[in-house]
Amino acid sequence: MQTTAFKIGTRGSPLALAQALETRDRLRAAHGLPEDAFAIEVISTSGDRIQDRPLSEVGGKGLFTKEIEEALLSGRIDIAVHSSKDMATVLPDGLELSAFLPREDPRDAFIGKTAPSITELPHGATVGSSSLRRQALILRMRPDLKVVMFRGNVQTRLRKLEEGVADGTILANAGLRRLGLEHVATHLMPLATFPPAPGQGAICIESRIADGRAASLIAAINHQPTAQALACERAFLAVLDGSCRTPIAGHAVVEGDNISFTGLILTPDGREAHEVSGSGRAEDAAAIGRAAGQEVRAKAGTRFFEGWA
Ligand SMILES: NCc1[nH]cc(CCC(=O)O)c1CC(=O)O
Repeated sequence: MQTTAFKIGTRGSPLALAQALETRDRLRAAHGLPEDAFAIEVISTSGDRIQDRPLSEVGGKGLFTKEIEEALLSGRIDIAVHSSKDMATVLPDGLELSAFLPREDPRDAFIGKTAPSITELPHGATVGSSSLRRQALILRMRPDLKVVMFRGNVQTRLRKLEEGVADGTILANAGLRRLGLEHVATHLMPLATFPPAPGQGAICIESRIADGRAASLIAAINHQPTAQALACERAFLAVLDGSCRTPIAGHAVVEGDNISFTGLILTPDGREAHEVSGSGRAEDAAAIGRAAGQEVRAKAGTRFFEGWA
C-alpha cells in the first residue's frame, strides 16, 4: 500500500512497547498489512530519565510525552501510542488524540508482600506509590499506613517490593495484564472505593491534525465507547486542572447510548473527599464530564484547593 513504513512512536518501557505492538497488530489486522508496513520508533522522554522525584514535583504528565510530541510535529513519527492516563488535557498545537483502543480493566491492583490486601496490612505498614491519588485513597482507608515514594516502570516497582522496600504497592491492573503479570496482584481494588485515574486502562493514539494518511489508518481501530468514556473523563480533568497536586479520580462507563460518570477529589491526606456523579447520553460525554467537574469544584469550595495547590 505505501512505500515508506508507517512510523509508530513510543516510550521504551516494556509496557509502552506492549501498547505499541498491540496498536500495530490492530492496524495490521484492520487493513491486512504486513509487519514491515510499520516501524516502531522508541523515544526516550524526560519522564523516563528522572526517576528520583514524584512526577507532581517535576512538572507532571508532560514529561512523558514532550519528546514524543516533538517527534510527531517534526515528522519523525506518524503516530504516537500512549497510556491515556499519562496525557495532559491540553495538547501542543497541531496534535490531537485521534483514536482509543478498547479499554482494559480500569481497576487498580494491590500487590501485597506481607498481606494480601490493604485492609489486612499490619498497623503502620508501608505502601509504595508516587501517585497522589493512590496515596490519598490509601490514607482515606487506612490513615495509619505510610506511603513511600515508588517510581520507575512496572518491573522496577515490583523489584523494589521484592527487595522489601515496602509491604505492598499499587499498580494499574491494565498494565499488569498487558505485561502478562496479572498473577502478581493479590487484591483488585473496587471501583467504588478506589476509583481509577481518568484514562486508566485505555491506550490512545496521538497524531497530527489533518494528516489524512494517519487519520484513515487509525479510524479503523478507534473504539467508540472508550473514546466517549475518555471524552467525559478528560473534560472532568480539564475543569480541575491547574493544580497537578490535587488527587483526582474519575471513571466513565458507556453502555449503548448511555454514559455514567463518577468523579472524586481528595486532599492528599485523604481526610477530605468530594464525590460527584453524572449520567446522560453518550454523545454528550464531554459536557457531562465538564458539568461534573464544575459541580465537584463548587462542592469542595475554593478553600479546598488553597491548602496545597
Ligand atoms: N504513570 C504510569 C502509567 N501510565 C499508565 C499506566 C498503566 C496502564 C494504563 O493505565 O493504561 C501506568 C503504570 C501504573 O499506573 O501502574
